[in-house]
Amino acid sequence: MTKLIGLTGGIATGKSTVSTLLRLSGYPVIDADQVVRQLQAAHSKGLERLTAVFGSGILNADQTLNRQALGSLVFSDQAKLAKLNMIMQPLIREEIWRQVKNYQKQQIPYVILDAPLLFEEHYTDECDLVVVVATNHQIQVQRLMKRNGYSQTEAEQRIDSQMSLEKKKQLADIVIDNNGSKEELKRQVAGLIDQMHNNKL
Ligand SMILES: CC(C)(COP(=O)(O)OP(=O)(O)OC[C@H]1O[C@@H](n2cnc3c(N)ncnc32)[C@H](O)[C@@H]1O)[C@@H](O)C(=O)NCCC(=O)NCCS
Ligand SMILES: Nc1ncnc2c1ncn2[C@@H]1O[C@H](COP(=O)(O)OP(=O)(O)OP(=O)(O)O)[C@@H](O)[C@H]1O
Repeated sequence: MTKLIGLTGGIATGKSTVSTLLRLSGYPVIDADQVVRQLQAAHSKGLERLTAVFGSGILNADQTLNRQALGSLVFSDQAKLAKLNMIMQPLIREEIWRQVKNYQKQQIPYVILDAPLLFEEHYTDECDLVVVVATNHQIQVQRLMKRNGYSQTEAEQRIDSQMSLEKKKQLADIVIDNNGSKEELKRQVAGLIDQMHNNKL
């Protein structure tokens, strides 16, 4: 039987860093942000639907999605974000379950589902275990500003558009504390991998 491990956290708390370490150890990862990018490729059904609702201002000259433009629209307006989710979530869900079923057929023991909206969109209902990668608010804001070049307001808006990390930590089976160095993060992930290797998760 395949165990589905949900991996989530807040924006920029370190989900991708953790999922990369798990992938490097041989565990398959379904990356929801990657799935989204495929579904929003030029001329895709997803991008067509987005353009119909948000207008051609969200497109680059080469007809690809201008992610920054769409991000600025939706993260400053809850109603627009809800519209984006309504368009994208059914497509994302379908593709994620297609991939999960594929792994189940191959009887892969553990599959990781790395999804920022794991709780908000109830992917947790299908997960056997949920891991939350967390930092404190100040570190989250700093890492997000540094990585994306956002202002403090832009960073705070994106953080506020998600369920609070405190709530996610309460709902988690395992919390990975990513307030320290990347080395400290690696050590915690190594512990998790050890348990998976020994079939103890
Ligand atoms: C708004 C978009 C174009 C911004 O693109 P951008 O390249 O700047 O960000 P990217 O996609 O890499 O996402 C970065 C992070 O933003 C946060 N985020 C993305 N979408 C959302 C959302 N709908 N609600 C809350 N936070 C979100 C997540 O923490 C994510 O890891 C893009 O994020 C998008 O289309 N989002 C909707 C798809 C979605 O719901 N994704 C979550 C899948 S579970
Ligand atoms: N322990 C750490 N120390 C310093 N920087 C870190 C640490 N962990 C992650 N980072 C950096 O913080 C940023 C966010 O990490 P990462 O991209 O893994 O987060 P994420 O949760 O996947 O983000 P998103 O929600 O945007 O997809 C990256 O620039 C990453 O290199």
